[in-house]
Amino acid sequence: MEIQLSGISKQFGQFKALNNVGLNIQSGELLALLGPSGSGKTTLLRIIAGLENADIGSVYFDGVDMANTPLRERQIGFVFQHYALFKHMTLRENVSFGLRVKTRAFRRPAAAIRARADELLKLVQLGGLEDRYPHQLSGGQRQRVALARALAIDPKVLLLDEPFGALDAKVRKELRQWLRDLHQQTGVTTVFVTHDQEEALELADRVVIMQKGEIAQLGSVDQVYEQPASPLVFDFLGDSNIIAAQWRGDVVHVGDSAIGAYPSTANTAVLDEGAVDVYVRPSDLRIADAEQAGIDVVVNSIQRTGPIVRAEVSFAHSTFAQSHSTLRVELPHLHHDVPRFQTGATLRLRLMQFSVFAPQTITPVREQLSAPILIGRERERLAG
Ligand SMILES: Nc1ncnc2c1ncn2[C@@H]1O[C@H](COP(=O)(O)OP(=O)(O)OP(=O)(O)O)[C@@H](O)[C@H]1O
Repeated sequence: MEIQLSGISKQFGQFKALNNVGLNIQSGELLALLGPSGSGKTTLLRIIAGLENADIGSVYFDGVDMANTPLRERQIGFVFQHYALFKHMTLRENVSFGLRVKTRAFRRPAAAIRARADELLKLVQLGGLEDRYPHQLSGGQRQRVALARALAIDPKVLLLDEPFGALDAKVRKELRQWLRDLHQQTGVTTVFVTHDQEEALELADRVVIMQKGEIAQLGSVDQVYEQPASPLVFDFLGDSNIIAAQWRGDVVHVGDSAIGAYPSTANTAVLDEGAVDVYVRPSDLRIADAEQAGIDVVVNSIQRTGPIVRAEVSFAHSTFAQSHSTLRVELPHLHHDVPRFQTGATLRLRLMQFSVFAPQTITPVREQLSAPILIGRERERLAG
């Protein structure tokens, strides 16, 4: 089932929850709606479901306008954060509920319903537990029952709202992989809401990043991570260091150091040479080789937490005004750079990968959202 959203706007009183959202969801796709709290993800999901009406705009399923199609005819399976299983029903009864309450003309024989419920419980790896009650399950198992129940009606679309939100980190991780496998088996068009960027990046074919009721960026997982369209998207997808820099003659400079080549052919229409902000993730900073250019820093502190070593460093030369005086660096604990991160040591860091944006103080956030100004990134093509 292909879903098309066209010009969707929704207002609650004076508050604009969604503003002119357009989106095509391909048949069989696993799409994540990602964004901070209050950005409109749930409202959009509820509009797709028909639980909420848009003030303006249309929802099409396979080209058919859903405006006059009642909820029960849309064949949608839902799973919400809090697994609302029926406490007094066994797992088999829970999963078969949607099939048992159909009107007689559409209802399958009891034996077929039972067989379907058992088949779905096997699919969600709960075979053998058909006669248990929800209170006899772990949180992760209950959420899998909720998914089996959503799948029982043979949905054309599966909508998941923070399906693993209430579970602990380890179980969430297991369920992600499991949901990915399940999706591959069923091929049902699936839209899921999350504010967990790791979950979205790991699970989805494509990601929609919502910001203040609008789509800040839509793309494949690699695209949004490698080429964030705005500082907001960059920030939302992980930790960031921001470094005030200058872009001149195809190269980005921090103070007197050239930190990366940047071709002037890329997107020059939206960014003039001059002051820029460089965004670099702590995990993309490494020690430069002797002949490489980079940023000279002094190590302030080091922290070891499990498999990651985190260091805080400050600029060795204060020749260039920095809005953020320290940088965070992250290394896998076995990385060969780790022994050189000693408190007080002076090091030269190279930026393995970075994004460049116009300085935020000059470009209002609103403009950045409507007119992305990413000018590019360089991996390994460092000047010097
Ligand atoms: N029924 C409602 N009445 C009034 N305001 C609402 C209603 N539903 C949502 N809102 C507001 O609309 C905005 C978007 O809400 P929505 O639930 O879609 O956000 P979200 O991105 O899903 O957030 P979260 O991650 O916190 O669930 C919020 O500011 C919310 O307070």
